[in-house]
Amino acid sequence: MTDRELLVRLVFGGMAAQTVRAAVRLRIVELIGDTPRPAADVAADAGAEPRPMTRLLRALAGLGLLREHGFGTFAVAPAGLLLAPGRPDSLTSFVRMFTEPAIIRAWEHLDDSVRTGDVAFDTVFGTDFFSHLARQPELSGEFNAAMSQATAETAAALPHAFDFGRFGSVTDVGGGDGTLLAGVLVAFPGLTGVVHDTSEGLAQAPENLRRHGLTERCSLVAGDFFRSVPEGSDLYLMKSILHDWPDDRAVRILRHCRAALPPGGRVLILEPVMPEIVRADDDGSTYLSDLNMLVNVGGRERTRKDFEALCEAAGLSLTSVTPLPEAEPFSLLEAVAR
Ligand SMILES: C[S@@+](CC[C@H](N)C(=O)[O-])C[C@H]1O[C@@H](n2cnc3c(N)ncnc32)[C@H](O)[C@@H]1O
Repeated sequence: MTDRELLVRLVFGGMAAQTVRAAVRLRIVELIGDTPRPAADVAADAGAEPRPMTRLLRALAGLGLLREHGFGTFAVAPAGLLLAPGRPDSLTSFVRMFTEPAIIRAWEHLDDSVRTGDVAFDTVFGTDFFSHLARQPELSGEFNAAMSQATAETAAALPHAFDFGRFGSVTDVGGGDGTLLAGVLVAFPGLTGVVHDTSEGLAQAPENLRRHGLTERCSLVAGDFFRSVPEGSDLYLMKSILHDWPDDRAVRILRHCRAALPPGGRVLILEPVMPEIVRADDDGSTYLSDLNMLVNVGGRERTRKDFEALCEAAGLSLTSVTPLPEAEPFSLLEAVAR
């Protein structure tokens, strides 16, 4: 790729995201199904105009999500299958949420956030991100579903990467609909669990735990992790929580976990760990996530040294950092009381 091609591709990235969004909203992958279909048939089923539909399907083929089998007839490419609902690896809610104005609008003010350090979301929407979700149950449900889909891969990899068998009870702090903890509890039948989150964050958890047959082994505790986390577990797990918050608030969450830890207890953090220096072969997604945290919630992605400093300030010692290659770019960061 030439330098010019690289730049054009980057600038067109926002259009590509909206093209994928339209595919989800129009249920393109469901409507095409298992065998190649003419664009006109897909358009008829979608209640859309055939010519613009052909253009959309061509664009999706150009992006690698469909394949054009002969003129105007399209099949779903392997990556496109991720846009089918109902599959365990489906990313439909993830696509809807991360192309949604609630996430995208603050990005238009990235330069302001860089100039001032302020959270653009709060200025654009007049409130912070999680309060905004709390006022809109439908959007909050979409966010929870997006998190669940984003976490499914980690939930499948985690039980193989960490010995949960030495613990009796695990609390997932900010555990959302319980997708991560369900993966652990299903793999370790001797464990009990607690999902701790706000009442909005937990809204889909009862149904999710019921689907996994975990209603008896997993309780739900609504609360605010800036006030406390539930006592009684010997492992406190948290995925994609600390990156939502600036250092002082992240330390507060960790301090509450530290206060709840029994002797021999552990804190297990799942987050991307940024290298000290950007690697040339890095795909850049963690740095974009870092900027997403800057504009939307005021948090940040962190290096190992940053995590060590957070743990230290919370009375914890970071004892190991283990990359999770099956769930890139996440690592497992284990900490004990100091
Ligand atoms: C980025 S999501 C991560 C969800 C889940 N851990 C995962 O990785 O899929 C952040 C979670 O923190 C929860 N949360 C935000 N503020 C909270 C608070 N003050 N107390 C408890 N949970 C909170 C949200 O409801 C949401 O479920």
